[in-house]
Amino acid sequence: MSERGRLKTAQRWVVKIGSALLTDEGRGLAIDQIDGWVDQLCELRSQGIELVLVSSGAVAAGMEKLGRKERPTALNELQAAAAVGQTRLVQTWESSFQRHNVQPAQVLLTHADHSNRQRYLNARSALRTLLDMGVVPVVNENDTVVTDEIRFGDNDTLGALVANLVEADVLVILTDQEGLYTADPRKNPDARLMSEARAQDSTLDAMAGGGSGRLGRGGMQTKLRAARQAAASGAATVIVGGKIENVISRLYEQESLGTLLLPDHERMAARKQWLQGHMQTSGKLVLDAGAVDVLRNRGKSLLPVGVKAVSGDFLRGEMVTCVDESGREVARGLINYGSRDALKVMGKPSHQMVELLGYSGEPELLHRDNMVLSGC
Ligand SMILES: Nc1ncnc2c1ncn2[C@@H]1O[C@H](COP(=O)(O)OP(=O)(O)O)[C@@H](O)[C@H]1O
Ligand SMILES: N[C@@H](CCC(=O)OP(=O)(O)O)C(=O)O
Repeated sequence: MSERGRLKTAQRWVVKIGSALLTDEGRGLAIDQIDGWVDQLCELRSQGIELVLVSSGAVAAGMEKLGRKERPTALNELQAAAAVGQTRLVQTWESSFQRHNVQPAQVLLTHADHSNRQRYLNARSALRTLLDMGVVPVVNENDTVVTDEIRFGDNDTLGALVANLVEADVLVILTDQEGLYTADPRKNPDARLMSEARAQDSTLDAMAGGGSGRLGRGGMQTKLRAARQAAASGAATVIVGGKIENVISRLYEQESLGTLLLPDHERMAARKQWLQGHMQTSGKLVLDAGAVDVLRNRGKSLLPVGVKAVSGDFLRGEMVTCVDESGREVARGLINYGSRDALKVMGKPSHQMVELLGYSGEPELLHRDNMVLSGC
């Protein structure tokens, strides 16, 4: 299978659309184009692909509504424009998806939702539930509480963060150029389009410049960085021209459009590596022999019923060690419950959790996707 075959066999795509493209260089939201992308996205969905959309364009849509020709420079005004524009943006996606009877959802995230383990699990669980329900999450940065993205004009990083959260196979970054060129084509007419490279290839750094667009401004540097972050969780990235006719459907059909940036490791291996980078542990669970067996030999998640003791003071989302009754380490992972709740449910069947805790959370204490077996 050629490397482009990944796009066809993928289960989950994250598609990021930049401001320049969405707003047709500032002439309001490009409704016809949006409808065109949505038609193709819905076609992908009907092929069984799960989709998350990362949509910029709040500031640009807000500028239009507020009658501003130039992007504000003051941070508070950028935030205000984003707040005004976000409602318009999401209404536009909603009407467009509804032509296909597909339900979108607005999800506003920040970088802290990735680095804070508790928020990481919350965001992951909400996004996964939306995908299970067949909803298409439409993600943007929460520009009211963080200003990094509007300051640097970079939602590419957010695309990578979302690809990691939902364990996407593919991140597609639609932009105003046909892909990554050997130099900025706005400045160098001899620049050639790169078709494929390893995301970690350091020779790409010299090619990718900052943006010169009036609206989106991260340029290729932030796209390359995003591709590297996505690669760290095993996703391939395609940087491609959003105005190419039927671009999404043609990518799915493995046409060689844009620039494909490949990860060095496959998805599961990369995820385990990512988890291993978060090895500072805050607590310990002692497992009975049955739980040790299902974790080690059957690739299952850890249910509270198999836990004999809990020690340490930890919050939901923190890393804990699982040991057998003789103290040998079996696994490590991000726990779904804080220590107080873990103590209440240990040794109990999952169906009693609502009664014991007063709320209904995940049935497992540690999900297998968030766990690395020790010695493996
Ligand atoms: N090597 C390169 N190849 C293609 N485009 C480049 C390169 N280096 C810099 N750029 C610039 O990056 C811009 C796209 O990024 P940006 O303006 O942030 O768009 P978006 O809103 O889609 O994120 C292009 O218009 C181009 O001027
Ligand atoms: N979150 C903000 C700004 C993000 C931004 O400029 O990103 P991009 O155009 O993708 O480089 C918005 O929606 O306008």
